[in-house]
Amino acid sequence: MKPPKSKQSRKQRRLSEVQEIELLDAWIESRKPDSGSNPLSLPPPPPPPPGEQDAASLPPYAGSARFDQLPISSRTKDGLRDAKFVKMTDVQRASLPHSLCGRDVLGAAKTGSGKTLAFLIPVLEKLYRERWGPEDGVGSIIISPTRELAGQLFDVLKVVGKYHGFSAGLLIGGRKDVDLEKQSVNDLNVLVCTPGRLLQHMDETPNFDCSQLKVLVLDEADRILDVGFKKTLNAIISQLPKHRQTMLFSATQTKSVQDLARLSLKDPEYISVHEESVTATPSRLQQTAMTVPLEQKLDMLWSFIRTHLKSRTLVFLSSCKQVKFVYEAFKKLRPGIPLKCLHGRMKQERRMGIYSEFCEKRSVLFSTDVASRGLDFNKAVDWVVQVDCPEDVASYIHRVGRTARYLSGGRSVLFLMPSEMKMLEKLKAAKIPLELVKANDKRFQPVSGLLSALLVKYPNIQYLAQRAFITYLRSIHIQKDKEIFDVMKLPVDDFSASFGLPMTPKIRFLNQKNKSKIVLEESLPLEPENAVGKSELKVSTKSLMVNDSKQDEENDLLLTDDDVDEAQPDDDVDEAQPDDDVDEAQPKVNELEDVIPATRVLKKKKLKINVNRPVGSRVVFDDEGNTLPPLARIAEMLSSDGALLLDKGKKDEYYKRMREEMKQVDKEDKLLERQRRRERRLKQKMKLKEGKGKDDDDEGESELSESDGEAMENRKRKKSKIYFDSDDDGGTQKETNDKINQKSDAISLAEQEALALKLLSSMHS
Ligand SMILES: Nc1ncnc2c1ncn2[C@@H]1O[C@H](COP(=O)(O)OP(=O)(O)OP(=O)(O)O)[C@@H](O)[C@H]1O
Repeated sequence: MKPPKSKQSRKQRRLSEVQEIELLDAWIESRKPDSGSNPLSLPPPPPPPPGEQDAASLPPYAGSARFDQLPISSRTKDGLRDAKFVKMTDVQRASLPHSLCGRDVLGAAKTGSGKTLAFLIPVLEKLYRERWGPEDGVGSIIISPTRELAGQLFDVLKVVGKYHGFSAGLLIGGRKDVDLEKQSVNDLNVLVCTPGRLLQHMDETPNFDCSQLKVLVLDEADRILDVGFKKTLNAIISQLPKHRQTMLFSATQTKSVQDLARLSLKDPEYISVHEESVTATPSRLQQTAMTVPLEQKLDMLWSFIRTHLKSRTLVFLSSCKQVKFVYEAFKKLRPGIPLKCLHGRMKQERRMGIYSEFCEKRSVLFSTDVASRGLDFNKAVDWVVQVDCPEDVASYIHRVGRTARYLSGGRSVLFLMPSEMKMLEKLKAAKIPLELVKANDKRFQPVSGLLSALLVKYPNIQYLAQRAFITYLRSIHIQKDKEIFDVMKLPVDDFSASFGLPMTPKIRFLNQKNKSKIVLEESLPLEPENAVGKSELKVSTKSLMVNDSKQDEENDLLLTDDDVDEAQPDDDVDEAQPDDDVDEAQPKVNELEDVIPATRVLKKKKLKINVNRPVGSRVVFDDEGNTLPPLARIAEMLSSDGALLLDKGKKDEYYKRMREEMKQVDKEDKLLERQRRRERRLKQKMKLKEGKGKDDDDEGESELSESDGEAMENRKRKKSKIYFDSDDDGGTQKETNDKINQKSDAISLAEQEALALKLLSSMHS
């Protein structure tokens, strides 16, 4: 968006601009398509007459197939040409004739079909024809649900708008330069932003003014209108002028009248170019699904990665913690291809860095749904693997839409647990052509054994595994569609074992009063059989693979030999997998309160938080005083040629022994505690008694000045002397006897006997 260089050329350009704008205005106005018409069904317009042109001689623009046939400025045309955008895609052909004449648009088209240009071109053209300048302030706002997508939109805007003189800004969260942004935001003409950051400016930036706004765009509109952004969006909309053009685009569009009313759309054009299409997803996308039991998901994923070392693969998991664990664990196991991860908890710079690295290099990217919408990844994703089931059909469409973009092809695979098979029906009902395929047993490479050993060696990764385990269950629990997602049907123990965890973290529904709000607490139970609801949650997982699908060698994920290469670690693996992310794996002290404590500090904290929590978590220390996972010792015992191995039989035996030992220690602890309590009671009684004696008789000072222990000892001695009252004792004894005799004046013999009996019986109770 560079302005022309010299003053002379600027003036000339301004003059020709004025003429161009007049012509464009007249052309747009005189050749408007009918409201509600579908430009795609119109024949292509004839070429414009050569030479001097006036609006009356120009052809209708609805039905145009190329950008240069549209009533758009030469600046935009130049930008498009430079970027090699010549022919329009269907959604561009259908929507641009309407949006260029200022109509509100509600556009739905498949993923990767070119919606971005369908709204960026009208944004640029509107401001251009309004002769918008820096002093006019904010003229257009484009809102995107994620930072990466906003960044990508901004990049496309820079490309196609490079010959315009507008100033544009990217306003997204996670950037530290918010104060700098505040100083310049009022000078920007086009804002590309995430909802949160925009509202922050509306709230905090002095004199932030968008009262002159001309165009508002919501990309991934259904997501932005979703409950998650509801309050923010309402607050934003309330500060925008009602008189504006509004455009909403998504691959899965909202049909809610309520949502549209919030945006005060005026007679919007509904553009749904693929409504009549046989499929809701790109036709070049080959989609498959596989039945994968929960406890085999990681094995299957590992097998997939190992057999697709030459592919660029995007893997979707349900939570940041899942992503962190799988990424860290697989990275240590070195599958032979660079691994990356992307999730919302990462620092923004890192997120952007990962996004561009993945665009550049062949690798596997583990991600949450933060990468599911809009991202273009240079059209180079070969595979989309959905390890965890998407929450609904829309989410599925957006995830698989990261591949097979524009004219390129792509493949996807969805892992479905037996309990999630209903999702397959839903997807098929939504015109998604999915083929259920079977994994090739020969290519199956279980990874849980390796993970067990890895977790023994790296406590950080064990910690991540515990967190991932719990978070996954929580994510299933909070899903709305209970027909598909039922946490009670999950084989939790097997799932935990598949992560390589030595024991199933405990899952407890703590908040009994308010059952609708469930809090999960985790800890490594002392006795696995104590795990709450273990038997309830367990389901048979014997039938691992469906057999009813026709096996197509072409589509068999783990079978295609051309995808399979030698599983040797890449030279660039290390370079592409910097260890700087490992820090993220380090449990932070304040994050640990609901995980099994590995340190004494935490143990103390545990007692403080929940006294009813099972006690006795075993902490093993190495020679340097570092905590080790309980299995470390047997793993070391079994180590041969440096590798840590865990034998299942030994492991079970070890746990059995540990349980017995702990039971024994528990017994001894209880006995000790009982004795301690008894002594305390005794002491209190004696003190009481002594106090009474002192009141009655000022003597006995020596006894009162003794320490508690000594006093008790003396009391015992005195008791026996009361009964035996021997003259044969030595001087000291005599002295004591004298004292007792004096005391006995104050306490009768019967009283003394009663007291002694009481003390004795309390000692033996
Ligand atoms: N007219 C065009 N000619 C050539 N390539 C195009 C054209 N329009 C868009 N593209 C390319 O197609 C790809 C997908 O476009 P875009 O990102 O706009 O898709 P989308 O419909 O917004 O997808 P999603 O629904 O996933 O957000 C991009 O790489 C873009 O450069």
